[in-house]
Amino acid sequence: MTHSDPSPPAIELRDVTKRFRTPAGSVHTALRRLNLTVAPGEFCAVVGPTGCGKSTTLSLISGLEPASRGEVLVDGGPVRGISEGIAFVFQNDAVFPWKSVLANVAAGPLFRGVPRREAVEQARDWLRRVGLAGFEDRHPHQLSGGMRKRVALAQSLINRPRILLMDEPFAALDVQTRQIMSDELLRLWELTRPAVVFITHDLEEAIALADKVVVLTAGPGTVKATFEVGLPRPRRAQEIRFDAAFVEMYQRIWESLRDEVELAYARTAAAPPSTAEPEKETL
Ligand SMILES: Nc1ncnc2c1ncn2[C@@H]1O[C@H](COP(=O)(O)OP(=O)(O)OP(=O)(O)O)[C@@H](O)[C@H]1O
Repeated sequence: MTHSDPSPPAIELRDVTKRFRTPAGSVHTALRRLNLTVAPGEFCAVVGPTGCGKSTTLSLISGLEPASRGEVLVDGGPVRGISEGIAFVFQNDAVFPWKSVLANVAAGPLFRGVPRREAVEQARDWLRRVGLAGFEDRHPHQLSGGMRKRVALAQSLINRPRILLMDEPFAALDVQTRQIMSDELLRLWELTRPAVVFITHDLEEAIALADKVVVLTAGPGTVKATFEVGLPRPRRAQEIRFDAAFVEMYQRIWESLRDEVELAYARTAAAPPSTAEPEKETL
């Protein structure tokens, strides 16, 4: 690559369709002709009604699931199977319950072959960064939900991922802890600046965190609109919600999202899923 070449997007989905076979034997289209680009270091939030294919989008980026049609690229190369340099944080904590907090955070570097002493040193550093110095010897069940999230963040970020995929990571937390974790996430993200795809049902959370907010349609999901947030950084997620520009942005995005939420609701309140398609569509 020459110097004049712009660096490729961290993530690119080109005209991606994803179909699943349902237990009843029909074919369900979860995503249809979805296009999404996330630049290196960009924070992208994805919102959309329930069942519109948000988690499926993350599965495609991570390589857990192949696309039925279209292309999924990471760092300019096609995704074939699980890619390196991608970390996940889910709603449910993916911590090892039988390991101490320190051992949980050191697990990634150890797995990658970092010598034990160095891995433990790095883990201590990351626990300090997430505000858990002094809790190294605890086990996950001895922590609060917010503290477990901090462990999960340290566990992901210690591997310095180029891409961080987050699927409603704070949904199970109470409102106050959730807001504190938003600020924590922004502070930690600034340290290593991975490209982030952050899925949430909470539009306020999406705007407070992201550089851009992508609205998906009711299933089959495709991009309905993309909004550049443009609020200055560093941000205090807890305070920015009162900003006039924030409120205006919220109204604009909600305008776009509301119809999709209502459509998805009407479908589930009615009857059989309208996106289950007959066999003629191949997977
Ligand atoms: N492995 C699978 N097999 C069959 N259908 C699937 C599979 N995974 C997802 N689906 C279907 O694809 C659609 C999209 O699912 P997905 O979990 O991506 O939606 P979502 O937007 O993340 O939903 P939510 O907001 O409720 O978490 C849903 O209708 C779901 O039932």
